[in-house]
Amino acid sequence: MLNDTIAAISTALGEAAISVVRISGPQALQTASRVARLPANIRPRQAHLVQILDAEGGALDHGLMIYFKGPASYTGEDVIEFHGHGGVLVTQRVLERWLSCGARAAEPGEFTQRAFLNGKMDLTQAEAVMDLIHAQSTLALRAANEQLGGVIGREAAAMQQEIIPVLAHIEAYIDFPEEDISPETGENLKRRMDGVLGRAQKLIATSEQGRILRHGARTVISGSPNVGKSSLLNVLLGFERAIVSPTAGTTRDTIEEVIQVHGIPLRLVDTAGLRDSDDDVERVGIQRTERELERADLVIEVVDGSLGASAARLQLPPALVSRRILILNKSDLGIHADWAGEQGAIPFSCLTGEGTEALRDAIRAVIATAGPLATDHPIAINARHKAAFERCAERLVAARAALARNEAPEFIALEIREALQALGDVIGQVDVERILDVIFSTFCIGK
Ligand SMILES: Nc1nc2c(c(=O)[nH]1)N(C=O)[C@@H](CNc1ccc(C(=O)N[C@@H](CCC(=O)O)C(=O)O)cc1)CN2
Ligand SMILES: Nc1nc2c(ncn2[C@@H]2O[C@H](COP(=O)(O)OP(=O)(O)OP(=O)(O)O)[C@@H](O)[C@H]2O)c(=O)[nH]1
Ligand SMILES: [Mg+2]
Repeated sequence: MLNDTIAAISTALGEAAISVVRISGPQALQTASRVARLPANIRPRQAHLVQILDAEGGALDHGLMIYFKGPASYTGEDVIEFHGHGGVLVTQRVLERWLSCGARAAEPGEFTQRAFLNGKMDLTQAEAVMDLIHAQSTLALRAANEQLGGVIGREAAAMQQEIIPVLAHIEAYIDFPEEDISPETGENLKRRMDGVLGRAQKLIATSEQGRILRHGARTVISGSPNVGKSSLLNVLLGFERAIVSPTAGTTRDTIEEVIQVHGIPLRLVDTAGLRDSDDDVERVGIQRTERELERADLVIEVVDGSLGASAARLQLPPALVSRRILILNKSDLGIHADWAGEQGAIPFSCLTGEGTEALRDAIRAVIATAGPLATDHPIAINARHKAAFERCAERLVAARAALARNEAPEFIALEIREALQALGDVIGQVDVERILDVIFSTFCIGK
């Protein structure tokens, strides 16, 4: 599979100053010599100005070609980049030329997949490449860069190094069945396992922040009609995204936009105001609001603060109450005395901007309850890592219990191997022994 040479346009298609077509594989250089007239002494990692020629020898594009000699390249294979003029047609024609001269069209992610398969990066780093590209806030970007630098992979590998001696120790007893594991040794092994267990739990605790950084905290703006929800969305966005009007029931469908607050990505959702309505369309909108509330990370409840507190308030499920921020909007009209006792409520005005900073700080405070976001080495694992670290933790707990019950060392060793494999899954390490076991278990003895 790695014997073929792949090619793809690496930049977004559209009119741009420059576009990049990238080629990777053993025939990259040979293909390049068919596509362009190369200088005799093409030097790795140096830009050469060349002309890309069509099948008849006519000019297609004129640009810079860079040769990365494997293994010193992104994929670890021979790579050629052609930096041409960034037009849609010219770029597509250049790619077609590479494809007709020996390369095949790359699958999505295939360059990075090759980098992984060739040992240029572990699986967490490959994932970080996409996180980096998708990052929509400074904290998400920082976490992606940390992961690209290998923090998560190194932690998983370090945890493996802690467990391997435990496994070796237990396995030694398998060879000497007449010996029991001494209580002293047992305590020692348990302590080591507890250390790794603690590290796994610490990582697992970052997964909620990881989800928020990767996908944004779902922040639902909700309240009665006409209180200023859409106005608030517009204020936070900095432009007039949603229609605002003095007519109650203006917003029907939910409106979603991503913003960042103190570096945290928020997926802001403006909703239809909640009330009993005879209007079919409005009723569907209200159902959507209720659905959004069910899956919210954060609820910004807006009330008209210039009116008395008898006005309708949200009936939030208890789990969401600690994730609610109450906005007393229209403070420019004066705040009604009824709201005086409302703890933590933020007087706000979409007209004057009063309360904007207080709201931003409150948002950060609520999100921070999910875990620390702003440490020096922000680790924020993804759902796949979380599942693997949880499996590792489960197996360690089982191994520890088996040790305490004085079970057979074979059994304890099995659990520890599973824990090791779970850590290997994080970094994409394939346990050769395990694969061989599976393959050869179907053979018969003596074969
Ligand atoms: N033009 C261009 N820009 C790019 C990329 C690319 O492929 N081409 N990248 C692609 O996503 C990213 C950069 N990532 C890269 C990672 C490693 C190597 C590389 O050549 N590594 C060699 C040599 C290392 C060195 O000289 O220090 C190696 O690892 O052996 C290149 C790009 C972003 N910018
Ligand atoms: N004085 C004052 N008026 C405001 C403020 N915020 C919003 N309004 C006005 O209140 C009215 C309703 O604003 P919207 O933002 O459309 O309210 P909404 O909650 O989205 O309403 P629905 O979509 O109908 O549920 C508009 O006339 C706004 O101009 C504010 O801070 N002060
Ligand atoms: Mg609205």
